[in-house]
Parts: sequence; C-alpha cells; structure tokens
Amino acid sequence: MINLRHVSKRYGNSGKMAVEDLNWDVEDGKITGFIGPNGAGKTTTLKMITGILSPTEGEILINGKDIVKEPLEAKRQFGFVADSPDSFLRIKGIEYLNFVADIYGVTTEARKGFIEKTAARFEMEDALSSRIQSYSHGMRQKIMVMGALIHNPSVWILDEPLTGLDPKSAFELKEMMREHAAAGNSVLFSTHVLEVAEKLCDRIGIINHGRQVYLGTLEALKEKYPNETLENIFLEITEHA
Ligand SMILES: Nc1ncnc2c1ncn2[C@@H]1O[C@H](COP(=O)(O)OP(=O)(O)OP(=O)(O)O)[C@@H](O)[C@H]1O
Repeated sequence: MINLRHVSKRYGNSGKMAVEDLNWDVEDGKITGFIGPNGAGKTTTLKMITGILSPTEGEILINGKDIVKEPLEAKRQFGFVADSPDSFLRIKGIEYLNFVADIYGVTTEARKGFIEKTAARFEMEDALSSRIQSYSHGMRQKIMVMGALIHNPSVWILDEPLTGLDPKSAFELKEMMREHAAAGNSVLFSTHVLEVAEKLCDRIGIINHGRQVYLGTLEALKEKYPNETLENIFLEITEHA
C-alpha cells in the first residue's frame, strides 16, 4: 500500500510546481497504472515515492512507513525499476544481483531460487556471467527488474518497465505483475502504452500538468465515458484539462 497525502514538488526556485497536491492510495491486491503526457510529472512522483527526491510538501507512506522520516524502513518495503537501465555497466549480471541481494540481506538459498526462476522466465541464464555493458537495452532492463525484486518486496514500483522488452519478456513481466498483485501486494507502474494499461490495470491514475485528473477503476472511467477507448478518454481528459 502506498499513500500520498497532499504531495507537491517544486524543482529549485522554479515558480511552477512540477507535481501539485497529489492524494493517492495505491491499494494492495491491485495493479495501478500511472499515465500522463510527457512532462506531466510521473517520474517526479515515482522518484518522490522511492525517496530519490524529497517532496516540497506533503507526506508519502509505504506500507505505513514514511519515506522521509523512516527512509530505511520505507525502502525495505519496495522494489523500484527506474526509467533508465544503464547502471552498473562494468560488472557482470550475476555480480549485480548478488550485490543487491547482499544489501538487502537475502539468504543464499533465497537468492539462488529467485535467480534461477526469474532468469529462466526472462531467458537470461546465459547472460548472467557477462558484463552488463555487453547487454542490449532489453537485457539491461531485465537485469534491473531482477535486481529490484530479488528481496521479495511487497510493493513494486516500475517506471516504464516494458520499454525495450521483447514480446516473451514483456509477457513474463506482465504475468509476474499479475501474480504479485493477486497474492495481495501492490504494483504501481507508469506507461505510455495505453493498450497495456487497459489490459493490465485494475486501477488507473492519470496526471496532467502535475495535477491528478483521475484515480479509480477502469470500469468507473469507462462508465463516465461510455463506448470510448482508453486512448480517446485519455486524449479527451488531457487535452481539455
Ligand atoms: N531535474 C529537474 N529539474 C527541473 N525540472 C525538472 C527536472 N526533472 C523534471 N522536471 C520538470 O518537471 C516536470 C515533470 O517532469 P517528469 O519527468 O516528472 O514528467 P514525466 O511525466 O515523467 O514525463 P515523460 O512522460 O516525458 O517521462 C516537467 O515540466 C519537467 O520539465
């Protein structure tokens, strides 16, 4: 569960808020999709939730832990996949996974089980012994997803996680997200691909110019705009806001 209370962000001395007065509950047992036009404030919001950026105003709780006041406890609750997977390029995939597992105190047995299972799903077994700099974009994305989930966090936060993944890997990651939510956990991810949001999400949050314009189920949104695709609804909401 993630709770945002009156969360706003201003970069530097800029007069304009990049994100303004977000009030969100990301519920357990559900996949929540976060959508909005370029520059709407999605990455800024995800970076505040994960403690990379401090909110200018407001409070963010992850499973009840305040990301500003109890950062270590709050950070144990989630796994985060950032929008760029180009990190830790000089080390091998397996070294990266062990490094992250060490930070979170994951046992040898638990990490072995996780790596075997997930590497098989992502077809990454042969790549683990190579340096990350030799990976394609999609392979880098997959190793970052594996690193984010290796400590079995209950809350998953993913910024554009399907970008660059081949169809099999995208299918596997979507299945993993569904399984995780079905087990009673929270999954929050941002995407520009509205078909993915439409098929995968239980709930949708739409942000425009830093402001929350919708948060709720897809069904409720479609009741409000009958016979419209999510694409048309999105364009309608964001063009006239
Ligand atoms: N480091 C920064 N310094 C100043 N302004 C920033 C910074 N990062 C983002 N912004 C501004 O904050 C606003 C929100 O940007 P953000 O990256 O959160 O949007 P986004 O919804 O993730 O966009 P996209 O879909 O293009 O990734 C934009 O106006 C952007 O110019």
